[in-house]
Amino acid sequence: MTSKFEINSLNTQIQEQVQHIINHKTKPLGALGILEDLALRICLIQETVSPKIASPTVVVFAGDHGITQEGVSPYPQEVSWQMVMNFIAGGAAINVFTKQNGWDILVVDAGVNHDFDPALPLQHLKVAKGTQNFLHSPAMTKAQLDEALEKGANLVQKIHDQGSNCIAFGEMGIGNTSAAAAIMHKITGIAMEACAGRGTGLNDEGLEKKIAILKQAIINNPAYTPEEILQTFGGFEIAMIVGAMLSAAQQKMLIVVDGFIVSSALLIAHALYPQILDYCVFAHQSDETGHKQMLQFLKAKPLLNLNMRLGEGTGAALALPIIQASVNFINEMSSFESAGVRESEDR
Ligand SMILES: O=C(O)c1ccc[n+]([C@@H]2O[C@H](COP(=O)([O-])O)[C@@H](O)[C@H]2O)c1
Ligand SMILES: Cc1cc2nc[nH]c2cc1C
Repeated sequence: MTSKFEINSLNTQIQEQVQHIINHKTKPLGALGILEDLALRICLIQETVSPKIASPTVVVFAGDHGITQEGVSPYPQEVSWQMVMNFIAGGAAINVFTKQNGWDILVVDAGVNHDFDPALPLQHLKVAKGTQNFLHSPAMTKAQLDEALEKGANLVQKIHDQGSNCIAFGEMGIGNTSAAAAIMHKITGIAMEACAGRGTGLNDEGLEKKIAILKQAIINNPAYTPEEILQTFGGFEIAMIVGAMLSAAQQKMLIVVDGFIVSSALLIAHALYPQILDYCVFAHQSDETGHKQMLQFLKAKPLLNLNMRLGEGTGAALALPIIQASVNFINEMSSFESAGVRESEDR
């Protein structure tokens, strides 16, 4: 399933032209810092000097995790479906942040351990009612992995076909910091102690236990390729995000990466298609232990660091206005010439 994507590195043909436009805006050279890098990249992705952020969409994938049976989260599993209901009712942080900016939000049941009423305004893409406990066996079957990847990819294709060129990924799933930590350890080789964190708020004793369980799970379940790692330790929401990211990059959409769990999906996508990074903007550095090193592994520079560790796509939603500003400045700012402002002589 993962071999079918066609992801191209950026075409740099218009790079000099775009850089020239940026350099001649009414500002000292380079004075818009990272906004300038963003603007250039969005121009190259869209192959235009007049880029647009069209119908930005935040997609929140939810799934449950069998590993919660081992007490790796301070919250009970039912919080996953209860928070999905909260997303639908508009009461979660991600609802507030998307509403503030007028962004669209889609909530996906990727594999929550609950029977949702089919009439609810959800993307009903459930693969199964939660994964298996990966302490004892792989989290999902190969068929389930392929189903999740395919469903994620198809959903993004649909969003793209409806006119969106910018997609932000979020997630919800009690226990998913354990899945993400296991993926991080397997892909990066970084010690489990540096990958596993407190998640929703484990105390010292809880964290120690989580690390011990994850280490044992790694011993119990050999997994080598990125697909095997995802199948063995992933969640349905994480696998769906992998498929969604691959499809988004194939469609040349801008991908806004949220926190620790969404970044773990990117670790898998990147291991399969390194060029996917050309399409990614890293919204923030989460406070979850491990995210900083995960970002360093990807050579990623996050836009924000607000000590957040919520997930849901909240970091991504907060970064979207910055991304929008980078597009606005290249489209709307005057040049020295058009504004009649004198330029420095030694440019
Ligand atoms: O996005 C992050 O960086 C992040 C960091 C810590 C926790 N979370 C959220 O907390 C939940 C997982 O935490 P836990 O402790 O149950 O593994 C899940 O719903 C995530 O959205 C999210
Ligand atoms: C209340 C709550 C809200 C969340 N949002 C994302 N992960 C979450 C975890 C909990 C526990």
